[in-house]
Amino acid sequence: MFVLSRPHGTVRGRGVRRAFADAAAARAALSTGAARAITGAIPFDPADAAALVEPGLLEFDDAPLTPTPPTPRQVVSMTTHPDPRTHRDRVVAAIKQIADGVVDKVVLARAVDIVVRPGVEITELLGALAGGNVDRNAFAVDVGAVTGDASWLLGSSPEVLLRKQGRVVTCSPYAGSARRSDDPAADRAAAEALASSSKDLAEHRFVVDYLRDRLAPLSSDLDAPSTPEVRSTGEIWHLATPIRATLRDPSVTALDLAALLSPTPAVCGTPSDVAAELIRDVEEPRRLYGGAVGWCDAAGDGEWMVTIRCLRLAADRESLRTWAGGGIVAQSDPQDELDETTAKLATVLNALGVEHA
Ligand SMILES: C=C(O[C@H]1C=CC=C(C(=O)O)[C@@H]1O)C(=O)O
Repeated sequence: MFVLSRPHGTVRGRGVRRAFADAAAARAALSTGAARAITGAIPFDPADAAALVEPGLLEFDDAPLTPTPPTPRQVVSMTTHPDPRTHRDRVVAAIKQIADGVVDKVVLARAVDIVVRPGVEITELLGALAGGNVDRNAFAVDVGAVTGDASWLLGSSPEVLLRKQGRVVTCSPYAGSARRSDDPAADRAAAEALASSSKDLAEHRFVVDYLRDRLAPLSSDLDAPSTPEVRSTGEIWHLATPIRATLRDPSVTALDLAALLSPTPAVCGTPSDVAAELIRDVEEPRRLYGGAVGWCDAAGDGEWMVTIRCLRLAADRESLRTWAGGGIVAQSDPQDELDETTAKLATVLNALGVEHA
């Protein structure tokens, strides 16, 4: 099964006609008409395995998922990779590499392995993920349909990599973050400070410039405002820029575009190849985290989210891994960057119904 809930509706893929661990094979099947639709996830590193399927049926519902309250759960164990101090050290090293001119921006992430009880039921967690944000965003991908390991990828990403309808492509890159507050005045002040933070505006600009550079050669027109908006999830304020382009060639599919654009500097960095290598050198393989989750129909239309604020749930339904990353730029502060990852982890922890600081 595949589910993507968005404010404008929910897409469900039911059944599996064919599974693809190779995104290029899925793209080819779609463009030759051998596959009528593709749903699933592409990895952060294009060399890793995708979790894509041709579903038996693709269903559209014009409402987002109905939110459900999280089920209270106990944490049996929790370990972070790397530990917080090592993450901070990696940020220090990245800031030095930026100062030395090796890279302009790199997104460093940490993973958290958690065992929870009671175990997770997919539909229930999806409802809790949808309930945690204003847009009702949530996704679930049956990764086991491709890998055979009965694992799932679930999450609530705020970030639209792309949506394609006919020739029109829209993107909504997110980069630049501030933790929200329960106090309305402090919450508003945090949003205002983010909107004028030169560090966050610089961090955001790398993503917009990258998307513009990749989309421009394919587009007859492209609009990307020079000033980002401030958007919120349940836990965080983000800088976001609505981008709109018109494709010259209507045969380019949403999956083609996902492969072209992912991973953006919201999850990788600038220049992309240098940042990807730095990430590969220090982090455990991200696999599907930092890639893209979405669907594409026979007409080439579809929608792909950046795979963040997500978890990979193991077959036992009690063991899971979640991740949080942050963009490191010249003005980054190591402790702030560590705290930002902690704030981002709250999206998944809240939906799981576990107590956390
Ligand atoms: C890499 C993540 O967030 C990205 C998206 C929005 C804001 C980000 C930031 O401010 O660093 C990140 O670029 C993550 O949540 O794991």
